[in-house]
Amino acid sequence: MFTFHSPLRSRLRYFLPLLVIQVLSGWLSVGTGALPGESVATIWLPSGVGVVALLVLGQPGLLGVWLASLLVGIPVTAQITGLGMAWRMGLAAAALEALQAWLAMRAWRVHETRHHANFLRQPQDLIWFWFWVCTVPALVTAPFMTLLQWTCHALPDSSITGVARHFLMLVLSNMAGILLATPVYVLWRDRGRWDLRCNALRHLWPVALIGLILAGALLIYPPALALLLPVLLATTVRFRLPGMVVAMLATAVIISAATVFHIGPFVHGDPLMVFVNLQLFLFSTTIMLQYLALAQELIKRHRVQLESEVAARTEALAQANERLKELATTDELTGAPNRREWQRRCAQAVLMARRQDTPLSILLLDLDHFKMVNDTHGHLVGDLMLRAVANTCRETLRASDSFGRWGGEEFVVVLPDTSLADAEQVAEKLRIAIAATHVPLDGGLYVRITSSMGVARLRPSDNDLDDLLTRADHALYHAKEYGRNRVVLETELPANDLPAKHG
Ligand SMILES: Nc1nc2c(ncn2[C@@H]2O[C@H](COP(=O)(O)OP(=O)(O)OP(=O)(O)O)[C@@H](O)[C@H]2O)c(=O)[nH]1
Repeated sequence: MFTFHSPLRSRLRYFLPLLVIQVLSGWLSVGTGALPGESVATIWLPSGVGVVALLVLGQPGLLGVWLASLLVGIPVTAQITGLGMAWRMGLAAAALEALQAWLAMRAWRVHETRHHANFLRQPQDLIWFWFWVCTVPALVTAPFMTLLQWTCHALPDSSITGVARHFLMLVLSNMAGILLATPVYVLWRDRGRWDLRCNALRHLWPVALIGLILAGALLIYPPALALLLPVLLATTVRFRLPGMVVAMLATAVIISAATVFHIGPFVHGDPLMVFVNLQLFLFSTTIMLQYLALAQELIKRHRVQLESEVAARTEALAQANERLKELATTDELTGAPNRREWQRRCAQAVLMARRQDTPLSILLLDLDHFKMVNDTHGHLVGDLMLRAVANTCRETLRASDSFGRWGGEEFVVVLPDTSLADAEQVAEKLRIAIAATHVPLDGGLYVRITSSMGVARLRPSDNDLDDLLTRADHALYHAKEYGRNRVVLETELPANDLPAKHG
């Protein structure tokens, strides 16, 4: 979801905390200080915090950025130029800092508007971030800042090389601040996504390892700093973007403070080269880890999306299978089990009856003169009649009785645990219920139908279902012969009567 338009009122409650954080980050940058003989802090964190403030607060954040810059800048500049000059310079410098943050914020929002998506979620967003958000705003404002400091005699070296040096450092220092601190906004914006459980012990190993390696590299053996890379990598893999941003910010502040105090692997010769080497280390490490963190997020999102797609398709497939199964076992017109399904159920019931030695009967039902219904009122009314009869059968029979459509206007019922005498009663009840069933026609008329039934019981000598069905069919034939609308039991047939299929 694309989410940067939160209401102004709810965003404004962050105004004061952000102002305080910006002032504190300014004092931290001043405190960790500049290299000897230089006036530019190695990392100007307020430049990044300022962008975060504008991203969170929108335009009202400009006032906060300007105020925070004043509160940090005036006391520092006053030590070099005196309070009178510091005021004027501070006001202008604060305006330039606000402009820099605004340019970075605009670049961020332009990307979001163009792509209709939250910025800094995809690894490919990083190119725009490194160039338009980190580099261009620093490059645009640094010449004016340098000019301002030069006119106010606040530069340590006013020669051309001194001014160029100062300009280069200013750009790198501000870029580093934006590069390291601005992703904190992404942690805040996407706070619901990280799902990092706050278990202090789990978070202890990167803190301990980074602390140990930094202490070793800065105080005992500088090349040990190389060990920091795999630990930062592991922290990023394990703790994703939040782990990476926090670890890199802490590492950058500690290393640059140590370098300013002449400690660590970067302290060698020309301060400009020290500065550049330190920045190279911070930039290359941060850029690599940012790419890794966002690539991980992308892979995770794709996996979640893929999993939900697979789940949705599995569900659709299960539904389709269910439907297919239903189509394969159900008669479409009446919703009753079709012949194959009924035969399967009947075979099961026969098996149970044999195993438990209980009686079982079947009932073959045929509607009387159904052709006349079709011929007189049309096929549609015939269909309605078949449906109505099926409903009547369902309502009249027990749930344990299996009812099905044999085909055409013929239905079958298997009655488990039912003797022939009981089956006759069921058949009679059904015959009366069907005779009472009617389908309404236009003009207040309605059509009724009767039914004939043949009933047979399972015998030990029956080889298969067909034997049973043949006797029921034979009884049904006689029901038709005797005048229809009646029930005939297999025991009522003449002894020498051969089974014959009724037409
Ligand atoms: N509307 C409709 N008619 C069907 C369907 N299946 C079969 N029929 C019709 O059912 C009628 C069955 O006719 P016959 O076999 O002569 O049986 P009958 O008219 O009921 O006569 P008796 O069984 O001898 O009482 C035929 O007209 C078939 O076309 C169906 O699904 N819908």
